[in-house]
Amino acid sequence: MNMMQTNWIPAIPKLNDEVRQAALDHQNQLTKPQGSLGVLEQLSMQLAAITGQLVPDIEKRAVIVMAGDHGVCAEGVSAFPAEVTPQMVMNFVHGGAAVNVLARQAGADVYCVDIGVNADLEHPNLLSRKVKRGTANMAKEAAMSHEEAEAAIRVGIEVAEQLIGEGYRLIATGEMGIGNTTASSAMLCAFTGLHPEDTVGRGTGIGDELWKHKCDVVRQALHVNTPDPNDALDVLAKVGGLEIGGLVGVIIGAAKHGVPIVIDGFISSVAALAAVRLVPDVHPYLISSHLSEERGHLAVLREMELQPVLHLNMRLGEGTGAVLAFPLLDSACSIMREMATFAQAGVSGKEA
Ligand SMILES: Cc1cc2ncn([C@H]3O[C@H](COP(=O)(O)O)[C@@H](O)[C@H]3O)c2cc1C
Ligand SMILES: O=C(O)c1cccnc1
Repeated sequence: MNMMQTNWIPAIPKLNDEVRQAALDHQNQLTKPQGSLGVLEQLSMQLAAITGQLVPDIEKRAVIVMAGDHGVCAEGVSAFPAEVTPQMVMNFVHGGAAVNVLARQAGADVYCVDIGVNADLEHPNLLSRKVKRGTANMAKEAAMSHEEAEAAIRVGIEVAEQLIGEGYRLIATGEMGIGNTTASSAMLCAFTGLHPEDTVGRGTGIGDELWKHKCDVVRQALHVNTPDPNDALDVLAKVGGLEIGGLVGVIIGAAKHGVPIVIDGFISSVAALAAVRLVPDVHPYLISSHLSEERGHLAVLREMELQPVLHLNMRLGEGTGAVLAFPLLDSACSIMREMATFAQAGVSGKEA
């Protein structure tokens, strides 16, 4: 086993159980049968426990889109060419991608981070934090060194801390990287022992033949690299991605400061699993936004015992599903803030 130096990983504060209980007590006084607002009630309690506020302030919110390229694209595992990664990064910074549209609607700011795109990109709206120009081809060698994987996580921690320093109180994870469903599937196999056939999906839309090939590529990457399932940094370095490492860091950085983290689809959820394996205390800060169509997403959520809030048959990534869950978090807070209690409204309580 690799001896991992983890002294750079921050401590994560425990959640506030008193405020969680106070939120439940308040919910139970509101003019509705107890528990009848279902997931909204659970979210209000989780947000209260994370923030320590009965009515959490989650007004200033951001989606962080980590972008990186994948050497494994040389194996022909995606329906789209690798050039789409830098092209989509420019689309994000110009505000034209799906996540930009949905984020505007949800009152969220989009921060795109070049953590590993295989192109020289510059734009005032782009956070340039490149660790390297894409990963190596994991079907032939380790995608990254341990140092590079650690550097990617550190970038994520720093970006989250920078945004929290600017007042952001709710963070969603997003990513862009052609080939990253292949890396995510390999990581999920490494962590869980699942077979590629159970974790590999259609990604950007590959057909049956390519799907079989993608399964074989994942199998080969695991065979060539033998990632240690008990060492999350080893898994990330050998069969992961720079943007996935960045998201691991975002999750750790947000949790460190008591900021709730809304997880997007398959790739983001695999990043969350890596974060949980690295730092188990981040788990209670995670909110799963939606169940992606991508095969393997249910498995990774089950592995973390997370329940997705939305089921919209989406399979895009970028943080699109995560920002769609923001209005529901607002609903959970509004219920806590505005709804009348039985006593206030003069409504009779439960009889039996
Ligand atoms: C135009 C376009 C926009 C996207 N936005 C997110 N993805 C998504 O697709 C990629 C993963 O799929 P695969 O592993 O099959 O390459 C990631 O970049 C993911 O964010 C996109 C993909 C495309 C083509
Ligand atoms: O669920 C996702 O995040 C996803 C699925 C397919 C392609 N890109 C992203």
